[in-house]
Amino acid sequence: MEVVVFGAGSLGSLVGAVLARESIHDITLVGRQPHVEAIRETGLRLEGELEAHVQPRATTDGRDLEGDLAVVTVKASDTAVAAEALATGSFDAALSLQNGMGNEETLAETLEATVLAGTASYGAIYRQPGVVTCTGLGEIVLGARDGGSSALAERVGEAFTATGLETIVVDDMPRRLWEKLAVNAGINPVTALADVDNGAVLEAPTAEIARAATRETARVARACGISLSDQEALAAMETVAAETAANTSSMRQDVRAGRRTEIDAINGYVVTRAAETGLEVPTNRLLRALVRTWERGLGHR
Ligand SMILES: NC(=O)C1=CN([C@@H]2O[C@H](COP(=O)(O)OP(=O)(O)OC[C@H]3O[C@@H](n4cnc5c(N)ncnc54)[C@H](OP(=O)(O)O)[C@@H]3O)[C@@H](O)[C@H]2O)C=CC1
Ligand SMILES: CC(C)(CO)C(=O)C(=O)O
Repeated sequence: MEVVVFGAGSLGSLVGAVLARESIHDITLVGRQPHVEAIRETGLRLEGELEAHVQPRATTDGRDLEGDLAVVTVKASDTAVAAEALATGSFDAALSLQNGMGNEETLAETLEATVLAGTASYGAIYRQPGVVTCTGLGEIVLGARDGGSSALAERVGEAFTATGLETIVVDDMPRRLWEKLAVNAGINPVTALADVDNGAVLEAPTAEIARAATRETARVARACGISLSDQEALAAMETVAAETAANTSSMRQDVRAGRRTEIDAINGYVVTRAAETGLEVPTNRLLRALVRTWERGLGHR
């Protein structure tokens, strides 16, 4: 497959590096300098729980690219810009592996390509130009964004699996996205605000806050017609927190680096959908307010 990975930061570089192994596929990474220059000069090195040293194409210009698939791995707030750039090129499919909700809709509004939905539970951290670390093995879950079967999703799943990227193709992506949202709504803002590893949300006093945010998300999911019980959502959140106990969540990474977070696509999305369905979600509202307030001070630090 000809694959463009749009957003060669932590996750995009990991996915791009694994897909480029064995030279089965033709991979182009779209990213920023100085990472792009380092990949061109010395290749892309993946370290940690997965290892690779590969030489994919790399560019800072995401316009006028072509391929079978565009994998989108920018932060949620950059999805619209990524979609505009990708729309100048030509692809059969686009696949979001981002956290938060609304990314697939943003891509579908702009792109002619079929938009697939996906989640990633690999852990990745960008270390330095040309180097990314895999901090946790996981899997890619992908499928048709409205659910059901998709021959295109099967083809992408086979292409990913051929390189060793653990991938499952499912027919219930809407539910999977809500479950991942419930996980992120509990873990991400709590670990970012308290500046703790993911495992801390399993213990008092943060456990109570994370559980409340996750439970509220499950309730909103059900109001939106998704079958996700409180118990299922809590089990998913606590399993991820236990499996990634020593990890720094992506929102905590953003806060530590002084960057904007994905709060609007995660807890903000829960608050918006709750308002539409007449539900109260006080914990998600509080977490969104605290992270937004922190973001407002960004330019002044
Ligand atoms: N890291 C992880 O372990 C995981 C991440 N995710 C999700 O994946 C998504 C990406 O996360 P992550 O990889 O951590 O984020 P990063 O910020 O590390 O990576 C995104 C990269 O895309 C670049 N970028 C954004 N817009 C453009 C553009 N127009 N042209 C070129 N490059 C661009 C960014 O540059 P710049 O910063 O300069 O804008 C950045 O280098 C998020 O939704 C996250 O929640 C999901 C599971 C695990
Ligand atoms: C699953 C989890 C919480 C892993 O850290 C994640 O997706 C993130 O950090 O954004």
